[in-house]
Amino acid sequence: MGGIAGQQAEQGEDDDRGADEADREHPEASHHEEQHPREPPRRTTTDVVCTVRTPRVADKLGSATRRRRLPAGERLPSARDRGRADRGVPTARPARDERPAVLIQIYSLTDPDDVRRCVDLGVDRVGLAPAGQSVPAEVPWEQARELLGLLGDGVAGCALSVRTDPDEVAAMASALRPDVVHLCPPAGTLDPATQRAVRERLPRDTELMSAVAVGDASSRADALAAAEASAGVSDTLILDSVAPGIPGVGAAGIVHDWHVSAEIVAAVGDRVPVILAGGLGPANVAEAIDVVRPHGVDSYTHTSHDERRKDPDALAAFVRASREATSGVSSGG
Ligand SMILES: O=C(O)c1ccccc1N[C@@H]1O[C@H](COP(=O)(O)O)[C@@H](O)[C@H]1O
Repeated sequence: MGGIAGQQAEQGEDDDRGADEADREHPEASHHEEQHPREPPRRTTTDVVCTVRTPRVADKLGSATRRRRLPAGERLPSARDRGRADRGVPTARPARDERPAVLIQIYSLTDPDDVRRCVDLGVDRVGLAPAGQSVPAEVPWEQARELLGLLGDGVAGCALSVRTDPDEVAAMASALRPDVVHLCPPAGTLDPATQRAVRERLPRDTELMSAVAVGDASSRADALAAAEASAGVSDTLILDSVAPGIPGVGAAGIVHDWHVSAEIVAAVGDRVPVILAGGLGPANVAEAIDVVRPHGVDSYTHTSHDERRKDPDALAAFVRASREATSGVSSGG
C-alpha cells in the first residue's frame, strides 16, 4: 500500500546545463520562445543549471535559480561525468559545497498554514492534487485555486493529474492556472504524443512536468526509454516510485533504485531538468542527492503528518538536509 496510509519504512553537460541567466532575470527580454516556441532555450552561460522555459515559471523560480550561480569561470560537473562517477568510472567528484543547490518541491498541500510554512521555509515549488482523481490528498478545485493564490513570486505551484485525456488536463489547468502541470498517470500510459497534445492545450507560460516510473534494475531499460521519450517533449521530468493502490506514478512513500535514476540523470540531465521523488524524507534526501545528482528533490509521504497535513519538523528537516547536501554545511546531528 502506498502513500501515507501505507507508510513504508523510512527509508553542464559542462556549462550548458541551464537557461540563459540574463533571460531569467529579464524574461521580458528573452527571444528564445519567439524564435523556437517549443524548443529548449539556447544555453550560453556557465552559471546556471535550471532550464526554465516560461517567464512566469522563471519568475517564480528566480530565487532558486539565482542560488545556483557559480563563481565566474567555475564549471558545473557535467551530466556525463556524473554518470561516469555513478558507474564507478574515476572522475573529479565535486565537493558538496561546489554543487549547485537543488530545487525543493513539496507535495501534497491541502491546508493554507502548510502552504505558508513551505513559503516561509523557502521551498521552491509546492504541489497539490485537484479533486476528482481518487488520489490521497485531493482538494476541491476552488480550494486548490485559493492555495495556489497564497504563493509568493518566488514559489511555483504545481497541480498533478493522473489523467491522459489532454482535454481533461487542459480543463484543470485552465481552471486552476498552476505554474506547473504535473502528469503522473499510471506507469506505461504517458507517451510523447499525449505529452505533446497536453502541451498544445496549456497556456504558453505553464510548465509541463512528466513523471517517469522508476523501479528496480529489472525495469531499468523501460525507465530509461520513457525518460528519453519524455525528455524531448516535457519541460521537466520527475522520477518517481510506484505503489499499488495509487492510480498513478508517485505518492508511493518508497524509494526506487537510485542507480537507475542516476543513469537517467546522466543520460538526459543536460537536456531537461530532472527532479527525484519517491520515498524521500529528511533521513535519506542527502544520500539521494549524492547518488542521483538530480536538479531537484520532491517529498510527500515522509514530510507529512498524515495524508492531508505536513509535519512541520520533518518538512523543515527535509529542506535543511536538501540544502546542506549542496552547501557543505553539516547540521551536526
Ligand atoms: O501526491 C499525490 O497525491 C499523488 C498522487 C498520484 C501520483 C503522484 C502523487 N504525488 C507525487 O508523488 C511524489 C512522491 O511521493 P512520496 O514522497 O513517495 O510519498 C509526491 O511528492 C508527488 O510528486
